[in-house]
Amino acid sequence: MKTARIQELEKLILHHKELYYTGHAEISDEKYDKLESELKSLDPENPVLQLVGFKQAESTAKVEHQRKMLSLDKTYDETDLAKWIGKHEVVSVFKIDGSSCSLIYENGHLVTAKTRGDGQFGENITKKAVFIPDIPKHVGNKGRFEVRGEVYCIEKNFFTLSKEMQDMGLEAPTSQRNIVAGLLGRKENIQLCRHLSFQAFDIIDDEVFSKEHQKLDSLKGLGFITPDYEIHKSGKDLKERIAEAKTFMSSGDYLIDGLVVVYDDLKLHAELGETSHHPRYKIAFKFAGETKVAKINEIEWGVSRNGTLTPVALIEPTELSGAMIGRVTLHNFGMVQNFQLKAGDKIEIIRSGEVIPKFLGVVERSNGEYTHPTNCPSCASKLVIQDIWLQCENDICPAKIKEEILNYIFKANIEDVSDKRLDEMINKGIVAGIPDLYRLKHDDFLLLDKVKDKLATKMFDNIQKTKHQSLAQFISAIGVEGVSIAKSEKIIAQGYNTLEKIQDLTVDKMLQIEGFAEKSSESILASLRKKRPLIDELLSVGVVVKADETSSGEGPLKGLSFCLTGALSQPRPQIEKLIKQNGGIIAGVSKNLSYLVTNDEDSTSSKYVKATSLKVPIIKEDQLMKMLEG
Ligand SMILES: NC(=O)c1ccc[n+]([C@@H]2O[C@H](COP(=O)([O-])OP(=O)(O)OC[C@H]3O[C@@H](n4cnc5c(N)ncnc54)[C@H](O)[C@@H]3O)[C@@H](O)[C@H]2O)c1
Ligand SMILES: [Zn+2]
Repeated sequence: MKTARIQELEKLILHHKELYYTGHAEISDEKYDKLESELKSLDPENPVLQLVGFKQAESTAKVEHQRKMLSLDKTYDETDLAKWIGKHEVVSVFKIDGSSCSLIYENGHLVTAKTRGDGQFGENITKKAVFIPDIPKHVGNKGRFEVRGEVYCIEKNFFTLSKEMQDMGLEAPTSQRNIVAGLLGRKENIQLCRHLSFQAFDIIDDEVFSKEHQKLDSLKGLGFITPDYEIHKSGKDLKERIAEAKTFMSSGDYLIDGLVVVYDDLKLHAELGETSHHPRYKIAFKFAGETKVAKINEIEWGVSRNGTLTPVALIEPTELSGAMIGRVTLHNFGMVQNFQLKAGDKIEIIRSGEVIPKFLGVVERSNGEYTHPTNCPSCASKLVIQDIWLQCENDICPAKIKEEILNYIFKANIEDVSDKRLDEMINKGIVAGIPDLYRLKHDDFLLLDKVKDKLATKMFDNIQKTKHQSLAQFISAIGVEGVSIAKSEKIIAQGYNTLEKIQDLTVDKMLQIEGFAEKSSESILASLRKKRPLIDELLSVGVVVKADETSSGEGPLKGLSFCLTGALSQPRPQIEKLIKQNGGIIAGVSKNLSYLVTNDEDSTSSKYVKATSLKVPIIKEDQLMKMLEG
């Protein structure tokens, strides 16, 4: 017999599902997930738990999915995730928090777009999909295939949309995450969908793939925007990736709610299969977050190293996930402006993992008047509004420069020079930029408070010690935007192992590196260009950036890229190593690839098919070996 609580939970879950999937969520995901876990503990087989998504009203046009669109199994626990991964090789991508969508292409044309709906029947949204710029309307000439991915809204577009909807007299969206389901469900003004974005994460077609990551490569080759991915050898390998996702979650320009982790070997997918609710070879690792309501006492504006003003709410001390919280990030100017945030407002805040708590939405407004700064709190120069950012454009803004130096000190591992010490050095006029650190003489340190001979020697030595740096460390220390150490190591491993080679990189070359997407490649290169004068000055004061020896970048294969497919005489990693040692790089199939290497002349592998259609030269292993001899 059903207890009253079970019935109540069923009702609550169905109610919140409907709100959520129509773009009107009222409670946080964590609260919602708690309802589901409670029901699971009381009645594990309850049919409500098996429901994927939400059934739309009978009136909407429904289209059937040829293969069911399922949900994902989830865990919030790192140990459970590591256990699930075990010794398998897995691929990880950020889990975008939007709405999933299926696209059907026939002979190169987009013919149908559908929402996930209840997993079996979705809603036809083809007309709306046509407006979404990232959804290709035509792709290379290929038979029938299906692409699955996520429709989402980047932060900047959320504000544009919000304003446009208000100007049109429509109800403004309540949050960046509700807007997607809201727009996809609209009957009128479907042109608003042009502000939405799309990333593809799965392809279903007749091509034979053997690895999950090959599907992402193939999608990228077809012109879709795909998530950056990383391959991990085991469950132990994910620490840095999780940290990266958490950073993105608090500062990235679109919403993610965790990582999606997939076994890379597609044979395993076939073996494990699916439940009626989720596949057994894919899991969502979500970052738990407790939410609370807190009152803003004051809004403080900091200046970041690229000159963007960062708003922080100083709140009445509030306990959240076991810690007392006094500061909450308000993300950016756009957020503050859109919600007209001010002292006295009560806001909902969330803390996910170790990430600094952040603003989610307004709960109650105070009567005060909304204002925002017009001049830089550090250098007083007039601020410029750029999209959703307030910028200090003064290149010699003290706050900006200080943040740059501080980042360098931290990343280059200079010990004994704290934030406070740096302030002193700046105030005494002995440091005005990163290169000045290396110009300091022993006696300069004696100008600092309580610094005697011994400490001065230590500080001097600590700084001088960092004159020799590895390439990956240097790139991160000078603050190139968008590259974690892991990412720069990946670039270096492809033979771009000196500062010169990294500076000569082009977007085309970067796109050949496994896991790099166009957008991030462009912004990394733009940032590198901007850093050129700083790099030159650092070299002139004696900084030496060590070339990475493991990948030579020199040899008979210099400047050539190779992709391997099918069975070869030695294990693939061994041949890849040979290629790299001889100056070549390993890349995915694209029109820029120099050679595809295979021994199988009638291969049906996706790499082979694609290389043929792009007219990439195909060579056999023995030809590669001849090239190695020079
Ligand atoms: N707040 C609420 O009121 C409320 C109500 C209902 C559901 N929810 C939330 O929704 C979740 C359940 O919804 P769900 O079934 O849509 O699950 P989900 O959103 O947690 O995970 C599945 C979805 O992840 C997305 N996704 C993003 N990247 C992906 C990738 N690389 N591969 C595969 N999928 C990817 C897809 O859209 C997929 O459908 C719950 O965790 C719950 O927190 C919240
Ligand atoms: Zn300034």
